Amino acid sequence: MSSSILEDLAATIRSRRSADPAVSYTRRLIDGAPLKPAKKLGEEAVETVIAAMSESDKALTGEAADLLYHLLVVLECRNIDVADVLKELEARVGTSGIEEKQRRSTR
Ligand SMILES: N=c1c2ncn([C@@H]3O[C@H](COP(=O)(O)OP(=O)(O)OP(=O)(O)O)[C@@H](O)[C@H]3O)c2ncn1[C@@H]1O[C@H](COP(=O)(O)O)[C@@H](O)[C@H]1O
Repeated sequence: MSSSILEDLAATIRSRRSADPAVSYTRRLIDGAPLKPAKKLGEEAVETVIAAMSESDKALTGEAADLLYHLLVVLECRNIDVADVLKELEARVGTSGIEEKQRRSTR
């Protein structure tokens, strides 16, 4: 799979494990795991929903970026590689939503 900005950002987030919490927001989130990053992810999800319902495209784009960043932090805190998430998405390409539903029911 080709490298992507998500993988680059995930690598930056991983590198922040050893950063100074005084200068790294990511390190402060990681230090508060699992609750703090999970709570922030929830907040960002709600802000994204609100933007989707009632704000501008620009606002929604910004909230979506915040959401993806916080999701990557949560994945890092659980030692889940974003490449595995991307592979999961890739495996779904070309299948219908209904096929995906059936696949999940047989897991
Ligand atoms: N992509 C992001 C990113 N997106 C959002 N945020 C931060 O997420 C927070 C968003 O939360 P809110 O909107 O609720 O704002 P807030 O009230 O300031 O947040 P809180 O104090 O409540 O946590 C802001 O503080 C943003 O700065 C991010 N912080 C970091 N990154 C990336 O992570 C890299 C490493 O960052 P540091 O760890 O800070 O060096 C950066 O170079 C960026 O590439």
